[in-house]
Amino acid sequence: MAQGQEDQPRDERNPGVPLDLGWLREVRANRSAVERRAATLPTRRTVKREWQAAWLLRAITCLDLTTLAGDDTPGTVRRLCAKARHPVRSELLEALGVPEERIQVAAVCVYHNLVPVAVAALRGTQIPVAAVSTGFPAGQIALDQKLAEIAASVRAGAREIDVVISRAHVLTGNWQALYDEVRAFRIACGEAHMKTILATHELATLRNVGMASLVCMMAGADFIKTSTGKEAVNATLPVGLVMTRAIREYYERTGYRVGLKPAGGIRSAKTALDWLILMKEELGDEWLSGRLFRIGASGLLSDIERQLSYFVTGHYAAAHYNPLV
Ligand SMILES: O=C[C@H](O)COP(=O)(O)O
Repeated sequence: MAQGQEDQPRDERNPGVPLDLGWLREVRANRSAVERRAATLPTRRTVKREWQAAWLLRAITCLDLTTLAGDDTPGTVRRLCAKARHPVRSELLEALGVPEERIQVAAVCVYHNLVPVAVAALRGTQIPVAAVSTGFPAGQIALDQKLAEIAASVRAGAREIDVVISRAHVLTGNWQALYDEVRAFRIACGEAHMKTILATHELATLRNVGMASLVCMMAGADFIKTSTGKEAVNATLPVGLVMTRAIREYYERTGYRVGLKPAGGIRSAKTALDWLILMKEELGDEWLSGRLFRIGASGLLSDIERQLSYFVTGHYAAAHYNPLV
């Protein structure tokens, strides 16, 4: 850890550090070793059966409840926000002895143009709206348009901005360009927290994932995020392992804690638990809250609720009890 930063307040944002190309050259990622280690994670008994309900509730509090579809309407977003306010049926929480106000999702994530609808629908709650900006999902628009989109999302009330990086900068090894781009995004975000989407499946190698993770953190990312949900392959544990190791190393060298957001294709409670185990094993308990861990998912909540219902009643609830998400 950098000298003098041992006392860094736990909630201080990562301000970024100068680009360090020497550090990038040290990055290694042995695919077969990474895959072996990732394969052992779900078999670990970190989440004991009797604690599963508590872990599932924890997953909800780390959830970026998302809708990012071409056919999203204001109505879809309003329904999602209503679910965000009450993610679990009251009788289940009551049976679990958990006060309703303790269980809220971490954020609602929508397309840039639907931010005002979500902001209005969440008024009176603490739930922030996250916008996907910068030409999501491909990011194939000019930099000034990306910056204008971020600024417009922030003006519309988004408190979190999920940006996509230019994959081309990674694939051509132009780390300075990637650093400059993400730095400019961070400045445009201002007070809004920035999650940098790497679209890892499009970065060709795990080493590139490791290097891109570091560059984004050096440029001031609050979170690094695996995927848009639109790539052919999205959040996987091997990629998550490489990213958590980069986060750990960044923390050890700079003293700043950066969060992880796996996103895309996370639909089952079991997969959500696998990610929580990864965070606990690789980064420790400090990373097990919405401040440093998010799951981006559009279809996960209904399975979590189903599993909670099973935990409470011993059988699965009929589908109409768990509508929408
Ligand atoms: O950021 C969130 C992802 O786009 C959600 O992907 P998903 O629809 O596969 O859950």
